[in-house]
Amino acid sequence: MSPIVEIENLTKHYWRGNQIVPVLTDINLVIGEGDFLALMGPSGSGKSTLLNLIAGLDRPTSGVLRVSGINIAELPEASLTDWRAANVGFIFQFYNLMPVLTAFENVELPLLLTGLSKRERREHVNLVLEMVGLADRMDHYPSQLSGGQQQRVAIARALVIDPVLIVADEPTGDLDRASAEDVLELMERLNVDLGKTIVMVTHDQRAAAKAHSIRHLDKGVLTDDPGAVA
Ligand SMILES: Nc1ncnc2c1ncn2[C@@H]1O[C@H](COP(=O)(O)OP(=O)(O)OP(=O)(O)O)[C@@H](O)[C@H]1O
Repeated sequence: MSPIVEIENLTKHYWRGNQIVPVLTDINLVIGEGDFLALMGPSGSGKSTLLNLIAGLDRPTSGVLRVSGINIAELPEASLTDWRAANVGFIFQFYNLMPVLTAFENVELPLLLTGLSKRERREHVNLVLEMVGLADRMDHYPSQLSGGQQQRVAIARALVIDPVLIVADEPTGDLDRASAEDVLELMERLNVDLGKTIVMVTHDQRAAAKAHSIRHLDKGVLTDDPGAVA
């Protein structure tokens, strides 16, 4: 499995007043192409911080962070923004859909930055909305959809750019059990059927059980997980 994400001796700290607050310490991690990794750990252990770094939403304080061979920590701001838009699909706990746009328009949004024609965009959006089982809801606004359906729109939006990497932060955190199962099955299909590499932060053991591997963070230190699933 060739590596998609390579992290070497990564640290992250914040300043609180004139005090340094260490959040991640000496992280070393390789995520292979087609892997599905769950990041777990107590609240405040640094899971979202690590996910945001991998997704290029933030920068490490030190260390190497390569995605597809590019040291994204060293990209200038504008290049990092472009890189992120072209390579990373995001799934958040609270969906982050635009309320004034329909499901179709929300999914089309990332494609507006590409050179695709309107017809090509429509084909792409139709395809992914069909894949997430919402072809008949594309004209609905988020407020007209259930939480599970909104999350599936968000997954379609993540998928529509054909990302190198999908990052998910508590994707089932706001869902009831049945909707959470639907969303997890869908993520499993993205991984198994489409070969998408997924990194997911979760507190949910059932969500983590869908992953190929589980790593734990404890006070900013990545620990080997003896209970990792195969
Ligand atoms: N911008 C920031 N400035 C200062 N401290 C921050 C900042 N962002 C995060 N932190 C701190 O970093 C630590 C890790 O936060 P992070 O959100 O990564 O934890 P987490 O493991 O995802 O927690 P949770 O499970 O509660 O979401 C916390 O102590 C948090 O207060």
